Amino acid sequence: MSTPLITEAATSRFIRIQDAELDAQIHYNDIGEGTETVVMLHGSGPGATGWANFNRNIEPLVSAGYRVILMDCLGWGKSDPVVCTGSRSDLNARCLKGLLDSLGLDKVHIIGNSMGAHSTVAFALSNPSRVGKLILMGGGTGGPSQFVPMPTEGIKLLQGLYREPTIENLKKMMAVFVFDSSSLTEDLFQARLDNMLARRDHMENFVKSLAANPKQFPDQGPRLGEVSAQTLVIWGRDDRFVPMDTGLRLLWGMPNAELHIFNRCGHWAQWEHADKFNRMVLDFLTH
Ligand SMILES: O=C(O)CCC(=O)/C=C/C=C(\O)C(=O)O
Repeated sequence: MSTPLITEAATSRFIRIQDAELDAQIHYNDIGEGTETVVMLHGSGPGATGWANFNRNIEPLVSAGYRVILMDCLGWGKSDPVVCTGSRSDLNARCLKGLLDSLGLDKVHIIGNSMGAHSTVAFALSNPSRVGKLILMGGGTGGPSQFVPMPTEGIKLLQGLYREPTIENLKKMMAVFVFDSSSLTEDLFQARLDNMLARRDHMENFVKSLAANPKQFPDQGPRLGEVSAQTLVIWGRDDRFVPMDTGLRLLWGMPNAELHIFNRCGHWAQWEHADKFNRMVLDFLTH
């Protein structure tokens, strides 16, 4: 049976999350009807959303029988604005718990990209019984690289783009975001710019958050050994945002992690090497 066309609009949902520390509206996309669910958490770039980060990765999972949920973190996409003065990884983890509670989902697999990977680890630390398998790309913990000066050139360009959201700054950032920048189309630039300009509140709040707390993504290194979930860590050799040695720290720290490094790949492995990435994820989830 062929999968019906999957669109952002047709799968777009909103939910209000309320607990002691949180009262906010979250936007998410809900696709497919499998008994096992894969949640995808996007990165922290300006204009990022679940859909923008993972649109090349949804269909293969849905065709294989998984339900896929893309959560827009607070401060991105159509989710509520927020100024985050503490750990953004923990804030995203709390939102995810609220979303899963509301949807009645007890246990999920999680794919996290960059900030999304930092948040996946934070969620696994605070809710160990609710995670199946984890896939972490270009992230998993904040903290220093052993080899590359921090903040990295990519993160500096990302922060510059938040401060001055222009097409020129977007192109400067995207030029070091992926290994082969000739793969980036004008349509992709325009979609990201539209996302950014549609939510100037998110852009301004990110700058305010950084000013209040420059360490939005704390070093979770000392606690990595507590994450016992089977974990596939994926990195781009040429990642200029979150250096590849962070992947090695995850591999050493997490007892059940394995690491795959793509050659000729920047910070967006799930997009730059989508076909192989999708095959690897399916293989990892089913074996
Ligand atoms: O600062 C960090 O450690 C995380 C940086 C990060 O999350 C960057 C992500 C960028 C994207 O995924 C994007 O712009 O699509």
